[in-house]
Amino acid sequence: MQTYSPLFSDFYQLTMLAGYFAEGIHETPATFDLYFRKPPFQGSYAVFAGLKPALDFLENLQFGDDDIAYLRGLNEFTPEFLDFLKHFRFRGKVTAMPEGTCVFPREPLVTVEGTLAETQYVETALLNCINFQTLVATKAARVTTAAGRKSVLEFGLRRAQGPDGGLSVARAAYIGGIRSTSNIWAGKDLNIPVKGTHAHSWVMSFPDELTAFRAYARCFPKNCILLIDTYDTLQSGLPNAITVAREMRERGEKLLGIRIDSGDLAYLSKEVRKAFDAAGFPDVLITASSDLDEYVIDSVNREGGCVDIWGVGTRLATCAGEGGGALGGVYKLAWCNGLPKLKITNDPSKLTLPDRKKLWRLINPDGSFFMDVISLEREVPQPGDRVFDPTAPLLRSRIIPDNVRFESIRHTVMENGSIVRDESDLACLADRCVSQLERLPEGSLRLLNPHLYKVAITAGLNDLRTRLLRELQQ
Ligand SMILES: Nc1ncnc2c1ncn2[C@@H]1O[C@H](COP(=O)(O)OP(=O)(O)OP(=O)(O)O)[C@@H](O)[C@H]1O
Ligand SMILES: O=P(O)(O)OC[C@H]1O[C@H](OP(=O)(O)OP(=O)(O)O)[C@H](O)[C@@H]1O
Ligand SMILES: O=C(O)c1cccnc1
Repeated sequence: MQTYSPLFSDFYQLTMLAGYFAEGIHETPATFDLYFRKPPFQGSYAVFAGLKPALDFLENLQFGDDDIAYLRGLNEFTPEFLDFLKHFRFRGKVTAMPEGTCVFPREPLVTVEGTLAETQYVETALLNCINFQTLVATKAARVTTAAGRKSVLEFGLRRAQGPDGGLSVARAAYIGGIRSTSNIWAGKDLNIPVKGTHAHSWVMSFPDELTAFRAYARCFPKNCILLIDTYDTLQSGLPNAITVAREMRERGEKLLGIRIDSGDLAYLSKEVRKAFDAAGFPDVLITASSDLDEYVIDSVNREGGCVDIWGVGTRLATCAGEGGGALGGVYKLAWCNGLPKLKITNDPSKLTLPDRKKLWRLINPDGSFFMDVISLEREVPQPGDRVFDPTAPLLRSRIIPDNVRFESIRHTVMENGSIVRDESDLACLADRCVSQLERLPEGSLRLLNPHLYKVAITAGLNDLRTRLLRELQQ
């Protein structure tokens, strides 16, 4: 388990907390929802991840003497408030999607209930954990979808956003389908299989390429993948690798594969495949790397490239690409002291969904997903109900058909500040992601202009929001 500082928050959370305390309203009951408004990478879905570290933070939130001393030194807070902080814990309830679930805009992915003080203070940490890991898991799902059944290795540590970023990348990428990493720290801490090849420097530190390949094969006879593009892929690296493959065979060993790290990966992988096949080595695996992402992998595959293993680093770890960079997940007050709360803005897409809610996934008879419906907590939507587009309820509505099954897809994961549903086995989360992606409507996984999954709100929720809007506008 990762441990985080209790100061893993923005200063304004603490000033608000101090203010609530001074006003005597810090124990007012409150409910916040965490959600995003737009799927990343111009896609149709996101893969939910980052819950476990967020829950670990909540469960262990406790200010130590050194934290209090630091805060006292800021000369902003009263002794009474600092004393209150000594005993401050998160004792609330959390309802959330399971990690590895496909999720969509406006759905409450996490709902936090508790006192105003505790629910407010944890906003930043929850958003930090969930925004980043959900973004990386989504990128990983896009990359593995493009790679088809071929395996993908995560090589992102050197370009990740700091050491902790590198660990989070390995975890979230695993959930999204990339089941091995070059990051040995993640291997130990998260039990993710570690894999790798060698760098150009290995080849350059020997007098010549063939000597370097022979030495690597001697050192790692069971796991030998030779990087063949240091000098000239087709004229030098390839023939030298075939020589080593023959020598290994004579010793009763087997060259596992080669890696190409530059140039036209479609053309080069086809030439390399032909040469190894002709030399009697149809099992030698071809690994490709070099600024890969879902688009390059898709392009190489469309051109008939012969890549068996994809090594993906920078663009995965930094979530590069149109609509990438950051997931804009937000955390908004939905209910406070018995009253539903609404935030209005000039941008209708930023209107919040008030009150305590439930999230339903409507499942077709064949098990595929039909649409998601957000209802008020007390509502149970039924076939035949009219449901509304959350951003344009006047323009778009539809009737729920008779043949769908309703599944309430969130669970209580924390009660009274203790984790009550712990999903630590990353392999189960990754398996869930695979099965979720298979159940999305046709066209949802397309890279260009994918089919957009429908998320609707019930008439009850729509009516409540319309009423609150009118009241606030008056
Ligand atoms: N068949 C292909 N289709 C689409 N993109 C490709 C294909 N083959 C390679 N690429 C991408 O093209 C880019 C290759 O760029 P470039 O040739 O400048 O770099 P490089 O060959 O990797 O050389 P170096 O690593 O020495 O900078 C990489 O981003 C790679 O992912
Ligand atoms: O391209 P990525 O997806 O980030 O994959 C990881 C990269 O890291 C290594 O090289 P590095 O980038 O350090 O140097 P290079 O580009 O000169 O090979 C490796 O050879 C890959 O190219
Ligand atoms: O093992 C590799 O080939 C590797 C590891 C990290 C980055 N690039 C490549």
